[in-house]
Amino acid sequence: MGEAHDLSTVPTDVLLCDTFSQVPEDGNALSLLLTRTQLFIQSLSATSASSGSSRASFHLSDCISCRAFRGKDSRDIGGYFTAIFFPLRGMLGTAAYRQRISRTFRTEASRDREQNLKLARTWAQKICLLFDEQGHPRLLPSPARFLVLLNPRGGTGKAFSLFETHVMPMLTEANAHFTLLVTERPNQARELVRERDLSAWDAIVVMSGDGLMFEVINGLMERPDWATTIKKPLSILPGGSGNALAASINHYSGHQQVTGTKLLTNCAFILCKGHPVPLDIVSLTTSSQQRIFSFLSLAWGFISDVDIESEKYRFMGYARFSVGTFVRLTALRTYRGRLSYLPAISSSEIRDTTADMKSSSADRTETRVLEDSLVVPLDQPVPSHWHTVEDQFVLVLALYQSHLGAEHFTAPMVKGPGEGNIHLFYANSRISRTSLIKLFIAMEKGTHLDQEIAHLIHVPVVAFRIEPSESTGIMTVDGEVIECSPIQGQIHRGLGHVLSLGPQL
Ligand SMILES: Nc1ncnc2c1ncn2[C@@H]1O[C@H](COP(=O)(O)OP(=O)(O)OP(=O)(O)O)[C@@H](O)[C@H]1O
Repeated sequence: MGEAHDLSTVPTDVLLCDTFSQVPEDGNALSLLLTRTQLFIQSLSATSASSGSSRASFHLSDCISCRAFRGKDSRDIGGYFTAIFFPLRGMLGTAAYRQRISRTFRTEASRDREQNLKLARTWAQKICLLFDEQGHPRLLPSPARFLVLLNPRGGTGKAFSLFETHVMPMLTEANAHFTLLVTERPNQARELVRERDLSAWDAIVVMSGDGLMFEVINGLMERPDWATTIKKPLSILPGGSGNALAASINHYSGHQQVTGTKLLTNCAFILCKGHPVPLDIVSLTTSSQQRIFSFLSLAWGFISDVDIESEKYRFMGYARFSVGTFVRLTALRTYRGRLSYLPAISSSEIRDTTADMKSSSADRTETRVLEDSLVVPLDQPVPSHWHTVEDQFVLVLALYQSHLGAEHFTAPMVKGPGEGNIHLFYANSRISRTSLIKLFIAMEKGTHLDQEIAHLIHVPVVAFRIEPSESTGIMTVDGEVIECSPIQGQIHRGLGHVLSLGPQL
């Protein structure tokens, strides 16, 4: 059965109570009890009544589907309903993750086939109504229509088969409609979301790594109607190797840190049950006046070196980052440059992006641009109230989500995708290899900031500028390589939306 429960704790707010049997038929009569939040199942057989396994309960917030139907055999007068749950389960000592449990119940309360079907329908409809009411309002139409963009080359190249085995059945059971588009080349997704009418879909789902999400966000921001289209909810299904956004959303949704198909199942559940929450976007400007929109990170030095240099170990999946970290540690590089930032000291600086949009939309045309009101042009010195550090750096990382990768819990202080902070981490050349090893080991569980790691600085900021002295290093935005040259950016709090089970942070 499901979770054992003590019937003495069954609440008084019972909405439905009837006798069913469980299918496949085991001959035992069951008492089903429905409250606003749970389905309780109690065996009525004398033999099992004394055992704990004769009782179970399921939370309706874990339910993705409930349907009533007749028996296949026309002589069968029973009425049936099937409820599908994805409760969090895990072996003792291991992280819990969403696992599918399907329960089918049959009633023969009446001698009339139609009456039995009617009773089964009453249960199924009530359960559907109640599971929609659990937690935050879903806010997406029902049935929801998703545009799924899938990169078959992401990660170890298994995204398509994983979609077929782990996602498609769940979407079908949850009665979600989807259009699947398998990308054939880089930038196809970017062009598609930039040029197509997206009104036929309620959310855009990316099944890949962070690179395809980067394409989607930048494609949306290139549209003349970007100000409205960027609000279309996005959703991520991990099909890459880093999967930082997927791991972050999994974390904000109250799930434990898991990887692989466990993370995928959790994220598919979030897609079926989540609600749109604000997503911060950092607007970056390069010295060649290129505008880049980022949802995750900007890295220069150690982290971007590992990310890009470990591409050749892609076949290893996530292990590529551990191998890359080890290789780079043996030949540590340093990078001279200037780092400037505006600390997030007052809430007035954690800006709501609507202010930036209003100021730039006086004429209300659809071609307005998003203004970066916290920064001055790159060829001018930063404002005097900014902080500046000139040094020989080992790493510089600006991160706006909790995870830098599925097993890199780099910014544990981030509780939601729209908090309005950029977490700036940097270390200069005085950091030792031992400290770096300690840092990367502790980062897996997010305990690195509790330890004294000398020469590692963390500061929450709302805007920053990086000016490398040489152009030889590797710089990445959301894991994608960009030209290593002066760049600056500022946060736009809650500019986008992403599906999550967490609060509106
Ligand atoms: N069909 C395709 N063939 C080759 N490259 C593609 C295709 N579709 C998309 N791409 C490109 O693949 C790149 C990598 O994809 P993505 O980042 O999503 O996966 P990943 O690198 O495995 O994951 P992560 O970024 O989480 O490490 C993206 O920049 C995207 O433009």
